[in-house]
Amino acid sequence: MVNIAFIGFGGVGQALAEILMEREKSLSRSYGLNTRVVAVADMMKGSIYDPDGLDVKNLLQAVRTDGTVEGIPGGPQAKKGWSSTDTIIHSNADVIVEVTFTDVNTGEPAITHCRTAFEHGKSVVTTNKGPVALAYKELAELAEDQGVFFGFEGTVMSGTPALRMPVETLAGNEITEIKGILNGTTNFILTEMEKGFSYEDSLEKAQQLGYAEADPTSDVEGYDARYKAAILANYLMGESLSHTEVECEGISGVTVDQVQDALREGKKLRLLARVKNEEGTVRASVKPERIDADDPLSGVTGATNAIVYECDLAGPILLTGAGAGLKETGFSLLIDLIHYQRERQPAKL
Ligand SMILES: NC(=O)C1=CN([C@@H]2O[C@H](COP(=O)(O)OP(=O)(O)OC[C@H]3O[C@@H](n4cnc5c(N)ncnc54)[C@H](OP(=O)(O)O)[C@@H]3O)[C@@H](O)[C@H]2O)C=CC1
Ligand SMILES: N[C@@H](CC=O)C(=O)O
Repeated sequence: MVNIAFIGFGGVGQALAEILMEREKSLSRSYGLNTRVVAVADMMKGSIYDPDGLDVKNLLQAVRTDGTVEGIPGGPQAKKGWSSTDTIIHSNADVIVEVTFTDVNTGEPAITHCRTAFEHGKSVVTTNKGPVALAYKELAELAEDQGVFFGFEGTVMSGTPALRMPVETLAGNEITEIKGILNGTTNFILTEMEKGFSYEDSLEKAQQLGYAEADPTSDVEGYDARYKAAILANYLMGESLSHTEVECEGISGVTVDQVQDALREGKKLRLLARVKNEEGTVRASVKPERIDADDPLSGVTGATNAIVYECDLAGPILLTGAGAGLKETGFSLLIDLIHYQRERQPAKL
């Protein structure tokens, strides 16, 4: 049994909880993954811990109808009101699901949540970009020293395997350049503006659909894509690149006229991230660019993302799929949990 604690219980956390509940039997049968949610600790939605497990259906219903999880009944050992740190340290969770908001300046409190979990022998799966963009090396080394698992597939392109796919199936290649559309919100906004909708209305729609960050400035100013560019450089190219070294321009100054001018010229305006390894020096940028109609990235619309890996042996490899979305990002946490389980119980050859 894998005991799970949620730190943060917003859209993505609830989506994972729902998946674990709905697929309980098939996850057990197919992957030997049996999970029990023992804790939720959220800033405004309260916290509850029960070492014997919480009823996920009750949890979801409570948070959606009352806005808090603290009203649900717990067993004789249940505790309410614990802080995130108390939950990480004192609960009997094996895996901490860190799904608090991404802070683009400090990466906190998520970096501290991950560090505390590792120091207490607990694994972490997260979709929070802060810890991976700002503290990947330190956290990955700590997790390894402690013999625990650190999963972060959803930090780039949500449920689309932008990190695990190249590491596992493109191994042996040198990846010399990566270019892509890495932010769902801005791609959604630009696509809506192509249809004539205003920037403001399109941003509001992206927020309603759960694509945008808690503070959408991160999306529209390019900071979110910049974090993802840093993660790609550090994780896939093995070169240390700070997010502050990524040249960054967002789409907040883009007008409907500019988007439609590009269309009239047979081009598309897209927020492109580029990461290039030039003999060990990695350079990266995020900025709106006009791309030609025959570019494989030009057909990428809505919250869909796409990424091209330039490989020295395999040539260019294009991967496309959801870049944001609650179910999709919930899935990214599920695949991390399945890998956690596989590492605990390697398949017999
Ligand atoms: N949505 C998406 O498509 C994607 C999201 N991500 C990342 O996943 C993470 C979660 O996203 P999402 O669920 O959409 O965001 P939400 O804003 O819906 O949820 C974040 C939750 O974290 C809670 N929270 C904030 N700080 C703390 C804290 N210190 N301790 C405990 N809880 C805290 C918030 O509390 P409250 O609101 O109650 O104050 C909120 O419930 C983010 O880091 C985001 O960048 C990554 C890929 C895609
Ligand atoms: N806000 C982000 C969510 C995923 O990282 C996006 O729009 O891509």
